[in-house]
Amino acid sequence: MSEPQPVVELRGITKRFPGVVANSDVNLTVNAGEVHAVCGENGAGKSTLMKILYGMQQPDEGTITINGEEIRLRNPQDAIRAGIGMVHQHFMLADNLTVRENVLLGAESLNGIGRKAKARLAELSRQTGLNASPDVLLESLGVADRQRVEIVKVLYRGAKIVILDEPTAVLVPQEVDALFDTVRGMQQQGFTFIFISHKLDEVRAIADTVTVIRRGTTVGTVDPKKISSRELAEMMVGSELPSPETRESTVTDRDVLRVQDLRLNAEGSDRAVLDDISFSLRAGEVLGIAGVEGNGQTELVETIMGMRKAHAGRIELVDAEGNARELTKLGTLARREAGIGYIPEDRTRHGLLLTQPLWANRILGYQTREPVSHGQLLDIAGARKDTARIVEEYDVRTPGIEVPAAALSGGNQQKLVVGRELSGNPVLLIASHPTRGVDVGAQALIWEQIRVARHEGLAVLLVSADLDELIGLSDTIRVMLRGRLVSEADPATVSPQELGSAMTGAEAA
Ligand SMILES: Nc1ncnc2c1ncn2[C@@H]1O[C@H](COP(=O)(O)OP(=O)(O)OP(=O)(O)O)[C@@H](O)[C@H]1O
Repeated sequence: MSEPQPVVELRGITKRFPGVVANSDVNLTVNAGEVHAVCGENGAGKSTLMKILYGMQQPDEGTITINGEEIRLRNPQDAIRAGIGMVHQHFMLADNLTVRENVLLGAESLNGIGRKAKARLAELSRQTGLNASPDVLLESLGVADRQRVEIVKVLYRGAKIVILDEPTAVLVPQEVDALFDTVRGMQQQGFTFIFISHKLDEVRAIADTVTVIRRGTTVGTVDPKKISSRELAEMMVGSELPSPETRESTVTDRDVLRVQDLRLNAEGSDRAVLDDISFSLRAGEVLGIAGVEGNGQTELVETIMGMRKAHAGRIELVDAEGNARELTKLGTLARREAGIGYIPEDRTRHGLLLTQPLWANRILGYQTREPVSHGQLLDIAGARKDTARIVEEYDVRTPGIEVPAAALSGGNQQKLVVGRELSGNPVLLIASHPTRGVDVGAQALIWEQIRVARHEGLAVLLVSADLDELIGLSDTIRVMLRGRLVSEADPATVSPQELGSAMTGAEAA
């Protein structure tokens, strides 16, 4: 075998933020043609390191060497010139433009917009397995194809080293396999990948090498095929993990939520994005909704939360005495006050005020309730105290409760939101991707908190793209396809692959 050729060498990278050292003397060597995973707990410093490598942030200390040459990356343009591309978790694409426009816009200087550009786009589409016509609008594509467009866009700009930031979070198992096939194929052609993921089984399936970061610094580089997922997780947290709890059903026969014949039309049209949705949810029950992104799950959750207005149907919350209260016409705050906790799918848009301190975020959505208000008055001391409790109980890694929410890593923001929503003693929890972006330790903690609350009678509507989570937590799973609940799966027996097929319509009723 030939000697490994380092294409990326990060040496002694240190990056400080007020009160936090995000990266401290981090070393990372990535060799040509490998898939190199970077793993670590929430807040370990992965995103910061990738932002430094992509020129979005500058290190306080340390050197960056690309293809043997030490360079300074002042901005992403510098990184792109050096052959580095980044596929972000939230796609940077325009829905109302075609595939071709998305790829070519801003890169006209490379191949123009004529025949040469088209040929290059066709070639890259082939290499990445993108089957869509270059003339279709992006909004008509599914998530997996959009991700391919994002990859094509990065390659079109000349990337040879591609950073994939949690690329599988939104994919079903079959799509993950297809993505990994693409990655392997491109590896053969000399591309190098840096892969950020919390899913350790996937890391072991695709990565040639994994570097583990703990509390801002590198703890080691290992061959993932030679250690178990559990050992890898233990390397990340620096101690042994608790064993997962066994499951037990706590479902009662008391309805908490009833949804009848719910219909929602697309804005400004008669086309239904939700149609004929009926279900009930009982105290102590977790009802999981499976579906490929874009099949109406977001709309269902937002309609139940009063953020969208149903065109037909009825939503009722039932109290412990069996009295039903209609929610259909109420606003979001009133629904929350009626006892609904809400973990939104996009924590930065609907869950947090990023510029505000953590304690002010504790008040968000709870401004009329104890312990953060008394009658008409906010209780700032109460909010501070309860925020400190959440930080402690949910292991939110932060220098303090005065820092703005924006200063927390993504996973730690998520823990704060989950902690807040479970603190209001809800009777119903609407949880959209509750552990998206959190590490395995924090995921186990959040699952445990949900299980404990369910044991005490909480009803949970769980929407998740993480099929292990859906199967592990739910008592019942309904599959959503094109705005309808089409089939049911038994979490005790269904496999992630079977569920994935039902979600894509391959086996739907
Ligand atoms: N802009 C910022 N201002 C202040 N602190 C920051 C900023 N960005 C990151 N940090 C802090 O740096 C540390 C590392 O965060 P980073 O986002 O790199 O972690 P991560 O490993 O990517 O975590 P996650 O898995 O949760 O996304 C965290 O303590 C975070 O709070």
